[in-house]
Amino acid sequence: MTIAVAVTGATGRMGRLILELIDRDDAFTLHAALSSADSLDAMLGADVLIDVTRLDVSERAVDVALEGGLDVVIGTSGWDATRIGALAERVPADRGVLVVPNFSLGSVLATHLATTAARFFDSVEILEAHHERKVDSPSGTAVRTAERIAAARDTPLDPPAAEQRARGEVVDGVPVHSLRLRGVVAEQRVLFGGTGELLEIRHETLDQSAYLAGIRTALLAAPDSTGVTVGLDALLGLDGAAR
Ligand SMILES: NC(=O)C1=CN([C@@H]2O[C@H](COP(=O)(O)OP(=O)(O)OC[C@H]3O[C@@H](n4cnc5c(N)ncnc54)[C@H](OP(=O)(O)O)[C@@H]3O)[C@@H](O)[C@H]2O)C=CC1
Ligand SMILES: O=C(O)C1=N[C@H](C(=O)O)C[C@H](O)C1
Repeated sequence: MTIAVAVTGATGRMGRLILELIDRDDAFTLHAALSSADSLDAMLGADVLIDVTRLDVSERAVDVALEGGLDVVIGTSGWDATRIGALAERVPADRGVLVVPNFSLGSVLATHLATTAARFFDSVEILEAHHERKVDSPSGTAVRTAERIAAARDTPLDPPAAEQRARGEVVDGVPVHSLRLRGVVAEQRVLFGGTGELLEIRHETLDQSAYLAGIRTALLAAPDSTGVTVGLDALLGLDGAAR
């Protein structure tokens, strides 16, 4: 039994990568490859929608998919905790949505390690850098990392004082600094300041091929999933995945 996949954002960088994966992997067949020129209804009849577009399109595509009885993998960034909470309310009981801020194994592990370190340091900032064509900032990975750091702590982090005007965007008390530079693919540094020491957890994506294994894992898991699952942590057997 193959999984019939619809791809929204199929003409983009991630979409093309996903089409290549589907083309060469016997586990999947392509049901529809959608760009901005297509009706979202073209996804209907697929088993799974994988969405790699931009947030406003993603929200509409997910609604069409759930109303049409598809399971969903969301790769698009911008699905923060508030949006995910609202999404959880409208997922039918027999359907599943995997929200994957980052498909790369190294990034999943880096965020997991940052979550482990979070309760030991009261000073933490995130620096993320991406290619100059990325439309959003801060990155979805950085937002999710900040949210998980905050959730892992017993006490809230102190946000920067109002007169500090260049401290990035503060997400759940964590300042997030974004760079958009030609030549970069994706990089994230989580910096923890302690007494007489600094801890840095750094991950760099060198090539989009880093996303392939995670995309495959998510597509295979989607038909058996129910409710909303955030990140690949649980699928990789990482402890504390629910936080
Ligand atoms: N989870 C992860 O590991 C990763 C997530 N991402 C995220 O995936 C998303 C896509 O990234 P990327 O592929 O680099 O982006 P691109 O800009 O290369 O592609 C965007 C895609 O969205 C489509 N699109 C844009 N507007 C619309 C619309 N109004 N209706 C339907 N489709 C539309 C485009 O179609 P058209 O060509 O017709 O304009 C295109 O196919 C981003 O949110 C990015 O942050 C990226 C890398 C990894
Ligand atoms: O747009 C990108 O390129 C990426 N987007 C995702 C994000 O916003 O975190 C994942 C990865 O960092 C690449």
